[in-house]
Amino acid sequence: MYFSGKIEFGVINQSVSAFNHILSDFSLIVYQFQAISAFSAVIDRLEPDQSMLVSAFLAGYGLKALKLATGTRVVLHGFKTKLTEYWNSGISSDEVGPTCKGSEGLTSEGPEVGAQGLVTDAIASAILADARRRSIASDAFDNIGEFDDVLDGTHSSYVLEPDNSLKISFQHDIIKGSLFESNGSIPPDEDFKLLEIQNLTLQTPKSGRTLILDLSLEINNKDHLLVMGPSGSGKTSLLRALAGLWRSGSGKITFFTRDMGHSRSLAPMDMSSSEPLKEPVRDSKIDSFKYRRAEGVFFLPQRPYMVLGTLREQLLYPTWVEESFGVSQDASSDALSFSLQMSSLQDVCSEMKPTEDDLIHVLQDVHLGDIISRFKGLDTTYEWSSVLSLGEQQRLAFARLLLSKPKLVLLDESTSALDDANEAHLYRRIEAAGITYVSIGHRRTLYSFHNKVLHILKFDPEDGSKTNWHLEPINQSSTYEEAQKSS
Ligand SMILES: Nc1ncnc2c1ncn2[C@@H]1O[C@H](COP(=O)(O)OP(=O)(O)OP(=O)(O)O)[C@@H](O)[C@H]1O
Repeated sequence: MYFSGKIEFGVINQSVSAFNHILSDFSLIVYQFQAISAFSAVIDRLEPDQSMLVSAFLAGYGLKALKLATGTRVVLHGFKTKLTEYWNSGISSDEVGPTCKGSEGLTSEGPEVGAQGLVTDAIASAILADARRRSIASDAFDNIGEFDDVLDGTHSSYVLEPDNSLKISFQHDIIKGSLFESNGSIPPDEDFKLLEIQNLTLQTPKSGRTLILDLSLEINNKDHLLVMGPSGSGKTSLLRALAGLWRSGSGKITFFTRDMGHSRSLAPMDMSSSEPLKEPVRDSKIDSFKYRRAEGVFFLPQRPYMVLGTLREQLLYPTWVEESFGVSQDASSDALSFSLQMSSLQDVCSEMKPTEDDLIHVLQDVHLGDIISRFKGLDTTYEWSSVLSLGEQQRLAFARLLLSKPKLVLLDESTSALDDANEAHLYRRIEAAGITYVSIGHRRTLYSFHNKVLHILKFDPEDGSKTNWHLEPINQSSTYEEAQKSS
């Protein structure tokens, strides 16, 4: 046509570029089709409480496809399912902040969730910043009625029943000078209480079906608890309740946090002078970070959230997220009072930001040293959830843990994609880092890394029992033999 003079050369170029656009837009749907169909049924589990994730996801994911077919059922469905995938995989107390809407910023939801969300405000902001970096406008979603229903909680099937009596509270102890030992050091990690669950009953939000009945237990420092039970018995729901993300039920959950007198939120693990330190002390090895997030409770899901960004940003997430993502203070201006107390933490955290050596060291520590060369250093951006295997993503999540060193971490099948040797290695590393963990898992090999096991049975209303769980200590010598036999 060009040679016959019917069209100009520029038109050919324009057509090529237009077709490429269309191809890439449709490819997104094609590539995500499996995920879209696999998760479609789960969308009903979304609750208004989870709307922050929904909106963060909306703001952050795949606007191309949305623009292409706004309002059509197929794309809506796809996005809903993808959202659910995101929810199932990315939900975590270190990732979920208080409820926020679209890209309007954060809104508070109540002190209890806020307390839990102390790490999370930054994360919520980061997700939104991440979304903004993808140049997504919230008004692009105006036509999506069904999503709006979910986000607003106005659709009857998404209305959360009134808040009942499941309470989460934080008790903050300040360790005064008198508790410092005579040589000036802080008493080593003794058996202080980290978490107390009192008479916790969990029910499903809509049907009110009982999952866990009248659970009471305490978790002390280094009291590693394994949660086991049949599929659907309520293990994940329990961890979500601990993370402040499951409100349906009754009882009381108390987190105990400690302040060693230096900073509100970072407790020095080892001090050699008689005075509380003015400056954080650390050396370049990850093992010897002298401070930790004393108040942070991390939730590591089976499929960790991979931020859009560089490998460096992956590693710094969520603890040093404010700096690495350039989130403005405004983004969290409406944050909860508890989290406002975090400003000192942010300050100290920025002083303690891991160096390049630390990042390389921690990657080697989780047996991921090779990804630095594979992905051309720490500063190249990739779609990490696609280019890393699930096992690699899980190791990366443990690298984040080893950098942040929270006092308590909730692990929801977080090593499910790893071989036994890597799993054992990672558990040993977080144990050595002084992190107390509560894990959900099915493999008996996990017994070796825990002191207690909580068995949850499927609740049977006909049974007439007062509880559907039992807690027992793990005898390490006998479990080793059992594990050997079963492997
Ligand atoms: N948001 C929700 N609304 C209603 N029911 C839910 C919701 N979330 C979970 N459930 C139901 O609660 C029950 C317990 O779910 P949960 O995910 O806690 O089980 P689980 O013990 O972790 O299972 P698995 O080992 O298969 O992961 C399941 O029957 C599930 O369908």
